[in-house]
Amino acid sequence: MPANESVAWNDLQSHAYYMSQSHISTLFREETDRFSLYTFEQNKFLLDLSKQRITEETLALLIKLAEEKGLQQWIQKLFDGDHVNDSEDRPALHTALRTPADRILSINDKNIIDEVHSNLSRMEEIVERIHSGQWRGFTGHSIDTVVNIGVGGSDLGPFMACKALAENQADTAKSLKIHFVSSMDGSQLAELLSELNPARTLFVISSKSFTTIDTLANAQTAKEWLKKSSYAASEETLISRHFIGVSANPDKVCEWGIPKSNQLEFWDWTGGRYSMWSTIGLPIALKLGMSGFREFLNGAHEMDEHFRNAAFSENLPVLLAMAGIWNINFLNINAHAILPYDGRLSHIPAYLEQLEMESNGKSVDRQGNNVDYKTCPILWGEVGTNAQHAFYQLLHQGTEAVMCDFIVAARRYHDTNNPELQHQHQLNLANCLAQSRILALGDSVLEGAESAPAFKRYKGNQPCTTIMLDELNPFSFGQLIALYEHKVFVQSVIWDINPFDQWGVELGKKVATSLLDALGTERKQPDFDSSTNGLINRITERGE
Ligand SMILES: O=P(O)(O)OC[C@H]1O[C@H](O)[C@H](O)[C@@H](O)[C@@H]1O
Repeated sequence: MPANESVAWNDLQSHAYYMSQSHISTLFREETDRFSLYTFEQNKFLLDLSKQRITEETLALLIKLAEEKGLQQWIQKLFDGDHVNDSEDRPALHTALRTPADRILSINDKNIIDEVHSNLSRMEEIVERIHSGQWRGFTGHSIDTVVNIGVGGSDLGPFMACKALAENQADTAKSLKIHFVSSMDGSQLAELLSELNPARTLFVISSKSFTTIDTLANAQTAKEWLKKSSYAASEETLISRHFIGVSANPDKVCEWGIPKSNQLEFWDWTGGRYSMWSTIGLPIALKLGMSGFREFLNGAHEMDEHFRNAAFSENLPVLLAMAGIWNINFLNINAHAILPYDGRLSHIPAYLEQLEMESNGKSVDRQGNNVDYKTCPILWGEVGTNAQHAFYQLLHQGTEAVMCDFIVAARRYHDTNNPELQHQHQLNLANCLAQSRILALGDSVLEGAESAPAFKRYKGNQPCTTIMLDELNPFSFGQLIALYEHKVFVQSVIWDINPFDQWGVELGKKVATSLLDALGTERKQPDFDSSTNGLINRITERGE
């Protein structure tokens, strides 16, 4: 039965008809204790939904829809390792990557939790060898720079986490520089190589498939750069001293030339965009040290246990997901802004763009039918205080309804004796609260606003969520990302789509390969559409 043919869905549609006339400012006038009614907490992690266009009836109907869709059973399937990724016939067990060692999860008669932890130990060995200076380059000098080469799920997560948790850097990592290279055009690598010392640089080639052309092209450029700057050393020495391969496809890594001794593995039951908890997280472990990385895993595991066991009425991922379903499928809001009020979280929008849009950007349900209801919205974002001077004009006075996630840490710089920074944090908090207040309540917050000219009016009624951490640290960051992962899964269950595959990214790769020939030296007369042919001819003319 299509997702939008159910009793609860119909009830929500009639409720939406009634609610579509309401304004959040009216809801606050009618329910003065909205904050206590619509705020939910889990271990110092606060989710405030009171600035959403919801009432208790809305939440009750949304929870009924989740129950009707068998959400609890689907959660069980996810954690038990059922093949929830049906188009690739695989489990999706990112939760296993952060499960404590004393647990058991049997997959094909093997306890994969043992494997997860032996892998973490292997990663720990490498982290310690690099931190202690035992990992030496071809000149015998210790490594002082690590460059992670990867794209998508093999880049966005580790990149985001290393930025978010830079202040939690391990003492043993203080002298280690960590860089990330992902873009296929070589621009990031070219710029970086010009300032790196080949003798002290270690490349981590991160790729689940180890077939991604972006990553292999960057890896090849890095290898040639090393060979040119170390004519004495053999290729074998160079690779064994300056390359680590992280992949779920060890044969391909060997084929590229990286020996098993320099490989870290993970499994095909880990989705790329869910993989930073695995050995793909090596850069994070190098930044935080293994104890920091384990704290990160523990935070996510804590959210896993909450998601698995808490009643839907107080289950943070379920409530966040269903508030989204309400906005998207019943209030017809298809734009979602991610607004971290913390410069450390500057990369979380890019990460969530992949997590959400590559997971739920689907229009075919699990039965293979085209859906006739909305799924994943357009998601984008920026550090909130910067975005205030960029696209907030549209959020406040544009014609688009946009749901907004404000993400902020209540405490910061409290352990620094720096009153200026502490003041800047207060400024940041004040702006975070002010912006969500106006976006939701409009200029009803202002005396006499109604007499202002139209171009100075603020209509508000933009649904806002505030996620407040006590502090940003490896544990709370693990909680935060796991919250969004599970939110995405819940929405996929309501929409009856598979969130763990990404067939939509394949055709572009194929067409690009065939176009490469047309651009290459042996170029044949392009035989594509007239626009593509024309552009190829222009490129080749310019190239001559
Ligand atoms: O880790 P890799 O196999 O290199 O894949 C890197 C990325 O590329 C693919 O095309 C998908 O879009 C992503 O889901 C994936 O994370």
